[in-house]
Amino acid sequence: MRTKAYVVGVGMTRFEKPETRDWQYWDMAREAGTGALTDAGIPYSAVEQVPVGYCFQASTAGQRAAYELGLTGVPVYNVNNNCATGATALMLARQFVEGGASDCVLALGFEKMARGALGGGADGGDFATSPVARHYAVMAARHGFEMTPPTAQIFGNAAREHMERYGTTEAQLAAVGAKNHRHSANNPYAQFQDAYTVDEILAARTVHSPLTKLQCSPTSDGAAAAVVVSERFVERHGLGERAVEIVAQAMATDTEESFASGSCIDVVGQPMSRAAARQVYDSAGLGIEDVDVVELHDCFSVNELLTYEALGMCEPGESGKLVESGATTYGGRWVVNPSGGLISKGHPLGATGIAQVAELTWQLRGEARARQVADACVGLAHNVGLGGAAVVTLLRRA
Ligand SMILES: CC(=O)SCCNC(=O)CCNC(=O)[C@H](O)C(C)(C)COP(=O)(O)OP(=O)(O)OC[C@H]1O[C@@H](n2cnc3c(N)ncnc32)[C@H](O)[C@@H]1OP(=O)(O)O
Repeated sequence: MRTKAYVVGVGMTRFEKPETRDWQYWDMAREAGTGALTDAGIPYSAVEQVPVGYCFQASTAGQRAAYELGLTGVPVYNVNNNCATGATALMLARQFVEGGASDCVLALGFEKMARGALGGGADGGDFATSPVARHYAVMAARHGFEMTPPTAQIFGNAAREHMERYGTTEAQLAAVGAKNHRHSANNPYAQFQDAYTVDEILAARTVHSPLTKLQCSPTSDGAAAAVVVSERFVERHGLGERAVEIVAQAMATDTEESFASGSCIDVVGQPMSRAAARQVYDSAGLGIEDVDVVELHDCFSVNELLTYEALGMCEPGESGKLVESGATTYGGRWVVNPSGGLISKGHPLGATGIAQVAELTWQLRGEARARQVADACVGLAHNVGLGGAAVVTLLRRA
């Protein structure tokens, strides 16, 4: 029998610069999982299934992590979807509950990363066998291939195209970085907590023009967890006050539209994000105008602008002006990335999508302290991965 699904417990580690804390991925998972179970006020023995998201560990690392919470013999699923891995684990948890298979599911996500840039999905730099070969072929056909980090390069080229097509400025891109670094100053879980001016963001080292380092998500260690339960579980355990409803959630993958235009804006995922958002709005009967707070996938500053447009917060090409107007920070129409976003909170791939929902759960419960968005009732999370997958999740205070 289908039921509503609710988040009743969330937990996360502080996201850390790689190689600075002496921990293993299972230590991170134990900390985040214990936090979520404690927040929900339930024992691990109540958990019936465990989807676990990570990219850079061996198979069954999910069991190694979950076993830190208990050896109860329940099903564990190891999932990955590049940078959308966390929300993919959460999507499985929600479907297990909504579809009536389970009343209580723990979604876990973690990553233990190295310093420096990622390889962009090409094992050893050989894109011929990479799952994202077609995406990078679109980039190379239009922009060639430079000796800069591949992920920063494909998003940086999307930024160049947005500037060329719409007149978006480097200062508008930098304004995303300045906003998110400023937001993270109030987040004890954030990898960085320093604020920067737009000029300081522009003056940082150029990674792939127009993206400077302070507009790029860093590599990070960290974990996040969420307890997802059914309506009857909420009632049986008296969790009504703690519960945040998952009103709607959708995942979209690439279609021919991603590749047809020859544009980096499309191969980095804007059409997938637009499609997932459309499915969520149609399913919920709500729109972006009903949303108060957003945690979106600002892996690079340009992707925050592309996602404003994909979510319908503005018309295509108007996103630079939207961030510049102050509409996406405190006192504006929405607060986008109050946590600091990926750029400043950090981006451990397997944890990111669940950490977004942790932040929104705290916001919708009124527990975000110095980051609290006033009267937040509806939140939207957006998690995207190259290759690709985009997951949009709409949450509402129960
Ligand atoms: C769909 C997607 O999500 S795609 C995105 C997937 N993620 C990525 O591709 C990772 C993107 N990040 C990177 O490639 C790298 O971190 C870069 C290029 C930004 C910087 O790389 P490098 O300069 O080679 O090294 P490193 O990562 O150690 O960063 C250098 C310094 O800058 C700091 N730094 C990096 N990013 C940031 C940031 N956003 N804010 C503040 N400081 C930062 C690091 O902490 C480090 O500081 P330290 O030298 O004091 O220890």
